[in-house]
Amino acid sequence: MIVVENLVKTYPGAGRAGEVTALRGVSLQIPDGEIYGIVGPSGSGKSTLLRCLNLLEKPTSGRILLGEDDLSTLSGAQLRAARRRIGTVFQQFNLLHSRTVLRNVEFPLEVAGVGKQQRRTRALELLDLVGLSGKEETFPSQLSGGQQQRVGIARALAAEPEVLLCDEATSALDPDTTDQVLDLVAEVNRRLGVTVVVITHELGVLRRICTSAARLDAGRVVETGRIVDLVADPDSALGHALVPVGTDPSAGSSADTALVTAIGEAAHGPWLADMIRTLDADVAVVGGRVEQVGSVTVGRMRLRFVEGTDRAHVERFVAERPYLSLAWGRETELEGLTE
Ligand SMILES: Nc1ncnc2c1ncn2[C@@H]1O[C@H](COP(=O)(O)OP(=O)(O)OP(=O)(O)O)[C@@H](O)[C@H]1O
Repeated sequence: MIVVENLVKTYPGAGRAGEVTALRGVSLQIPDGEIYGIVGPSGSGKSTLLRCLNLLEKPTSGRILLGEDDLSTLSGAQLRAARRRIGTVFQQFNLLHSRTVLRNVEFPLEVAGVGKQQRRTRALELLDLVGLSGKEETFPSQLSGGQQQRVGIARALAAEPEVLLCDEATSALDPDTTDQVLDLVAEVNRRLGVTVVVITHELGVLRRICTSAARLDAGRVVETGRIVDLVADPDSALGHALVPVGTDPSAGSSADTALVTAIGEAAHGPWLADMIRTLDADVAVVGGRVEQVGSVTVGRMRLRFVEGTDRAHVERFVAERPYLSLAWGRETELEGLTE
């Protein structure tokens, strides 16, 4: 379990500029084995949080606990040892171009003083795991972006970390390669049991692999939860972003408009026909989307009811069905997230 407790990070201002407080009391709990997404608009503090988590930056105050150990107080040899418990995968891969693929993966083990035979064996195992057997003696410039990121993942795993941090790890890749690299991250999480923390602005990353997420805004956590709970929560802005239904093209009043979300198998069922029959309601469908979020199907529809519809009646229909939830009015739009 990673526990972040009331983390504050203030940077001294350059020149005449005042101090910048990038994190204003961030608290998170990331259970072992999760794939945890961190999102937020530009400047919200995502990179600062990541640099505190991988111990490149010392927090101004607050604590970061990995298991029993408080990482925020370490220095010297203890800090170097703690850094090996956390592997980082970077957006621009950050490979050493004068070294072969094999020697890139061996690099963190060399720094840690691991013997030649042992580090070679480990690097070969990892290259096999990431699907790059046969490329050991290749140089990074001879690889595609997706292959370079596979090397980045193997290198991050070399020292057998408990946590893998991915810093916009797929932002430089095309959509198909992104999906393949994400599937590899999910496989690593499953096979090695490593906890994954993903900083991203891509909704596709959250939908495809994340099990939980936190949304930062102006240095604070404004929303957090399991992805399946966020999409089922009619008040979750992140849930709305994950399954957006678009704006009403008729531009009619939003007053009698409801967003109804159906989760799981029921999303494919006849709930709308059932609603119309049961309520004897006149309903127009003005938006809709069905998405696969992780392993769960989520259907969301924006329905406009004729004026004078008994809202309590609609709310009761929804409340009687645990797979449905409802919010009146428009969906919330979030900055800083893209498809
Ligand atoms: N080394 C630094 N010195 C001074 N201020 C900094 C430093 N690093 C970040 N900041 C400031 O801290 C705030 C949070 O920045 P941070 O890079 O963590 O945000 P972010 O959410 O990662 O943004 P982006 O998505 O654009 O990368 C910003 O106001 C930024 O200008």
